[in-house]
Amino acid sequence: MTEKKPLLSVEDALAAILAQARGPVSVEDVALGDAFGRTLARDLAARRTQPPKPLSAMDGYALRAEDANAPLRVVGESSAGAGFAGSCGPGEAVRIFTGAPLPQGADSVLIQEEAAREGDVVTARTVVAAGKNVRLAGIDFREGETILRAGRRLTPADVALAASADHPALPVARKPRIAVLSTGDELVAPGAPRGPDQIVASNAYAVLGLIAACGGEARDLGVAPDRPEAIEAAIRAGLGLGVDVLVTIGGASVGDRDFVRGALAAEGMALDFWKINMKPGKPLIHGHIGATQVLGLPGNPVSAVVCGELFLKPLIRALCGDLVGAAHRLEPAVAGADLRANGPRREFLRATLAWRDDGRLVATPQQDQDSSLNSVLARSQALILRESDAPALARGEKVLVLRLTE
Ligand SMILES: Nc1nc2c(c(=O)[nH]1)N[C@H]1C(S)=C(S)[C@@H](COP(=O)(O)OP(=O)(O)OC[C@H]3O[C@@H](n4cnc5c(N)ncnc54)[C@H](O)[C@@H]3O)O[C@H]1N2
Ligand code: MOO
Repeated sequence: MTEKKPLLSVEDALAAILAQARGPVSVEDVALGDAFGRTLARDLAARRTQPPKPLSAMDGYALRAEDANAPLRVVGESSAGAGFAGSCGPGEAVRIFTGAPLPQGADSVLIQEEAAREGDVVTARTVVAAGKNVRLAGIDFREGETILRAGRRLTPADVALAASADHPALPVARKPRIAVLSTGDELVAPGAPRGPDQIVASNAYAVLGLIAACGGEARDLGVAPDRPEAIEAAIRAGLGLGVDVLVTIGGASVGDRDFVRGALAAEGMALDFWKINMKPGKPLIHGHIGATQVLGLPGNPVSAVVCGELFLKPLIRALCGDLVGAAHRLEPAVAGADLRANGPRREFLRATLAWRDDGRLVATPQQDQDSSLNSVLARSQALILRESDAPALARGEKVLVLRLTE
């Protein structure tokens, strides 16, 4: 009797996919307005110091702290964008506003709520400590300082930081190009006429959305029928686009009409692996054809999405040079219901998320975990990880979850 080879683990499958990722892809400059969500390709140094000089943090009076115990003569005004040209000498104060340059000679700002003003004279109603309400030059960053590292997926705050450091455009990884090919005689586009045994092709929309959300540029190759020549022709069309990744959907399993693996082989794919220890998503295919990495997703709608989340998303991140984002981010939560003991395949249960009053995250598995159910998937926000052969677990016990891309 031949011994059955154990299926590849999720970790090993991800490692194999990332090891082959031919990234980071090339670099392009984008204007700041287009930079959110892109991945920075080079370390970014500040081109200026912020603040460039000491500024007031409040509306009030700039003064010398040591003089603030006696009435002061107001000798001028400093506002944001138009500082006071003179200086603030002993016994003097300068009217000042938030963001305005601190005048020469002054070292502190008295807020106006604590000041009594009469004509040209202002008196402090409180003790003013030296340096009070002053933002010193360079407290945010200094010219030449590295403010953002290569490989960082830019948040809205990152883009604002780059702007304040005087970068009108940023070097980012070009969006990885990804072609998506659906397969199956039964599939018809939404809204198109259908035969009695046909269904509507839906998986590509989830995959296209995931690609866009993860920073890729997707090309929908449509649906190829279950004929080897037709699938091979569609694969060639995808490769002809010069894509970084070719994603196929369906036809990955063992049925007589599952032609995708054969068609990929006929087009020269070097197979890396087929089948992994995971539910849903066991028949995942991975390999490459020349410089194009190939990911063959299973056809069941939930299996395609779960494999997309677990493998395509990290691949896109890695191609962008974002190795932090390429890792699976598991979070602790508590189970919202009892969980049965798991079988030998690692399982990812579709679940809803809620926050308890004590701040704990509660992940409640959906009743029906069939991998064909788009409706259940759409109502889920996360996957609960169940290890191979994990024992049963009671409601309230700790679980690990992976959030689904929104
Ligand atoms: N005897 C066995 N049968 C199956 C096995 C197995 O190990 N032995 N594996 C099962 C598993 S696990 C999965 S997952 C599926 C995956 O099979 P395929 O990748 O070959 O997928 P298809 O047969 O093409 O389709 C499965 C199912 O999904 C529907 N589908 C496919 N593409 C789309 C699409 N773009 N939009 C909407 N729905 C789609 C298709 O109509 C089928 O109902 O195989 C099991 N079988
Ligand atoms: O693993 Mo399949 O992906 O059970 O549905």
